[in-house]
Amino acid sequence: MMAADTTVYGVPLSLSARVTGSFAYLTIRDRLPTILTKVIDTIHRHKNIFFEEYGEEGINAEKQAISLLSKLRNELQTDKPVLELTDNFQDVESWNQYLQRQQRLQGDQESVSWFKSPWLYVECYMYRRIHEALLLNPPISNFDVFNEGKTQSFLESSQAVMALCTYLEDIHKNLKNFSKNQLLEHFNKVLQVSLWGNKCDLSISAGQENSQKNSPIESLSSLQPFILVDHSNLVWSTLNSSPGLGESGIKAADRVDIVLDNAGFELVTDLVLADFLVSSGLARQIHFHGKSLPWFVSDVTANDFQWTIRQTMASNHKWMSKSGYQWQSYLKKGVWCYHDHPFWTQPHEFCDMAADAPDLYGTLQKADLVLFKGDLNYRKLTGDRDWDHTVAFSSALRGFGPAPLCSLRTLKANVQVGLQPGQGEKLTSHDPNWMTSGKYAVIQFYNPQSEKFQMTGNVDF
Ligand SMILES: O=P(O)(O)OC[C@H]1O[C@](O)(CO)[C@@H](O)[C@@H]1O
Repeated sequence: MMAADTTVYGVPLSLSARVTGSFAYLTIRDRLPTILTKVIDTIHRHKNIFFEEYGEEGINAEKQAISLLSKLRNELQTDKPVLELTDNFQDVESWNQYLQRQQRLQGDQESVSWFKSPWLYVECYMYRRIHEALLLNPPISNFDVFNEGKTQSFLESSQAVMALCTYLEDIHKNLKNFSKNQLLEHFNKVLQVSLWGNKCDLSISAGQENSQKNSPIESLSSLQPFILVDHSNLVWSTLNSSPGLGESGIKAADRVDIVLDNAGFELVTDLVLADFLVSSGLARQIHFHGKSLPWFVSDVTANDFQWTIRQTMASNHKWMSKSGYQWQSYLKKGVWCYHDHPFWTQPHEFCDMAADAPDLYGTLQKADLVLFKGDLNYRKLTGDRDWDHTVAFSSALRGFGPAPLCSLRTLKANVQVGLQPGQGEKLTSHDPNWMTSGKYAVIQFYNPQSEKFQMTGNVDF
């Protein structure tokens, strides 16, 4: 239970490294410096390439960027105050205002700093400072320090990608003959594949290889008991209660938005889900949302998105290549669209979106369903706060609800709401690391248009 002094106006405090030994503390003490060291090493290993491309200017930029990043690592490890950003990127003002907001919240007595301020804020800030170190050093400003890991994760998952594309081809072949129940069965499978695809992120492993090697469809039944909240039936009924009629005669959503998380295998699982929604007639249009700068090691940027589709097209595997061409054609025809927005790479809780990024909120309001992939999106949905596990998902969203939404998330941070009474305690006694190991997952839904849904977990563990 939460103690009275752990809430402000009934809202629990943000998770923070202030709590020694907490996952936030260990992340900031151990994981983030490791990531920074790898970033420095990556830039250094590219020295010759920078020289070949830009001559002495490239070498100087490499040295300067490394020096800024070493300074950043030192600031982090010695809990120095968070500094204003100094580059010219579109979001600088918003970041600097957020720092002031954070300072007001903490009061004048204490600086906003790595171990004392909200974990969500300082972790996002680290990735933004990495970007600043490069932006301040043209000609290497556009260098994606995480690119190698993302491409490797895709290439090492190739067996699993082929298995998924073969499965998709089978669905395409038989689609016309499927009963509604068969369609539902496949819908659940592609939804769960996209859910478990979220296991493969590189920031939880501090950049260590973390690809998918087994056949994703075959693993699903053994993973089922680890889904703590499963609202997939509500997702299905939302798609089916939308006004349009799809090709197969079932009701179709006009638009599904997918807020992407990681590149590599997870992105392929999202593309497979999007393909299924469109080809089955469950949705007419898919809008993907990615990041406008390299983020949390493996998050999807526009470049990763295009690269993944090109690689899929170029495969020697017949069904993989066919899928790639299909995806390219969806993009050309506008059936699929890709967007990015600076808000996704800012530190705000999503309940701030309507006020701080009204254009993005307005965009999401056009969707019949918004799928939020991954752990970081879940942290932002719930504000990364120390919620009691039985608090309803709708309450933790604190007014955020541009459209019916669903989080597809494997648990990698210690925030989880919407569980049954006793479920969290049972999990803790059984497996103390259940919230951070990536072993458990949720498919958690909220429909702002029908407040009557009970947003508590429905799976007895
Ligand atoms: O890729 P995801 O699922 O958003 O996970 C991001 C990861 O970064 C973290 O923020 C930890 O640093 C965790 O929440 C999670 O491990």
